[in-house]
Amino acid sequence: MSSNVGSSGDFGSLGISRWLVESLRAMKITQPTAIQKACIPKILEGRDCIGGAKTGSGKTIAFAGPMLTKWSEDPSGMFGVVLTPTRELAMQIAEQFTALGSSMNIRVALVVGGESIVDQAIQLQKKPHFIVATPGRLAHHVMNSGDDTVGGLKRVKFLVLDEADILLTDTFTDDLTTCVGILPPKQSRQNLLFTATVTDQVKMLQSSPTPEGKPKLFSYEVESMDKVAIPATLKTTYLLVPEQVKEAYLYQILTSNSYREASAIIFVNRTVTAEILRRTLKQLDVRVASLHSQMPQQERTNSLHRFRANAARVLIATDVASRGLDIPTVQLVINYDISANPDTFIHRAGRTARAGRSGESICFVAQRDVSRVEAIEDRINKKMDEFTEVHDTAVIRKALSKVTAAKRESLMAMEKESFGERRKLHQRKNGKEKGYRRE
Ligand SMILES: Nc1ncnc2c1ncn2[C@@H]1O[C@H](COP(=O)(O)OP(=O)(O)OP(=O)(O)O)[C@@H](O)[C@H]1O
Repeated sequence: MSSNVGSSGDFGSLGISRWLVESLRAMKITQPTAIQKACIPKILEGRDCIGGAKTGSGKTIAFAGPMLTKWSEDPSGMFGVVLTPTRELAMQIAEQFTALGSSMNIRVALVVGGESIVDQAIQLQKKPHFIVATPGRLAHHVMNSGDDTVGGLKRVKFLVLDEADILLTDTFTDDLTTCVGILPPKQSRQNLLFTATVTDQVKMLQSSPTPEGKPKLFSYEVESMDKVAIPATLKTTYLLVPEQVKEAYLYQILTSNSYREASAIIFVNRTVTAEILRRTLKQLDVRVASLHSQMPQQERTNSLHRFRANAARVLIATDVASRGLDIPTVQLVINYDISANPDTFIHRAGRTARAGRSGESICFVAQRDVSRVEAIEDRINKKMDEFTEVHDTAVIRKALSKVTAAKRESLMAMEKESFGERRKLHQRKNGKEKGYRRE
């Protein structure tokens, strides 16, 4: 995908409104990607859609483009609801709708956990054109709002499940059922499902029968044409690392000649690891921020702003950051821990190498992770090369003493601040520790 080519008619010839073609052009988006070419005309025809395409391939515009086009033909009332699994992704999508529709005085409501329920209720009463939400918080409003909001939701024309595979897992079932239950019946609205990892659960929706004459489901999977599940511009490597010295290797890579300037996301499986790494790297003078579910929302938002603006060069994150986040400057993704689910690798690694740019992913592989990496290779249909840039054991040993001291101090500070206790309290309040919270 290239953003600097394309004739003026490309999006227009797919049926996108003139004003929106202009908005896209102002963002240097002129030539539709494969998923956009495939899905936009079908959605404009009124069909439901399952869109499967690799990370960073432009799925957001594949659904936002036709929705905004249809909305501008009759811009009244609540028009569409977009559900996503995480707050930060909802914020990003709401910003995109707002930016694309600004010339048309679009009203977009962001309805996510961690923000003021009262402010959101007021926004919802004002009948925004689009609602971008996490399921838990929207479900709360559905159950507690008056006729204005509920009546508006009963007339929406579009429902989008972005990151549909994760939204269709048990974590979200109750809230999703509440949200969807208030919308018009399935046949009377358009249903758009998008993800980089189409699961059987997503496909099952495809096989549900649709009465004659009603919108039929259109399904498009880019992956089925190109068997590799990750972008061609993404370099994937692994590094065998003994569990006890992972921090030293991480520090060594982040400060090596090749990566000392690189903007990087480090994915970990647990919030406590994120906190230890953040503090340790900060002690070692790395410009670092973190993002995980146990941070207050304001801190989460600030961290992401700092990282986007390159005030922080390294982001330590749990899977709250693995889906959808579009930060073009990210050059490196390190899987410090490996997830048990191979699809998670696809989403994490997909935070780099977006929109045709190059990017790199390194997996840290401890003894017990070997089978997980093999499962990832099977899933993506590609073998990873061994990472060879950092191999000098003398250098690692030198880093180790420095890193061990910094880690010790970090652990002592966390104990003093009772991080573990707060974590347990938080878990009791919010259920089991998961990458995703209900709001
Ligand atoms: N036609 C296009 N030409 C150039 N750039 C584009 C085009 N469409 C989208 N983009 C840009 O590509 C980037 C990735 O798009 P987007 O975030 O929609 O990816 P995605 O497929 O949803 O990825 P993910 O699976 O990670 O959520 C964005 O910065 C977007 O502005």
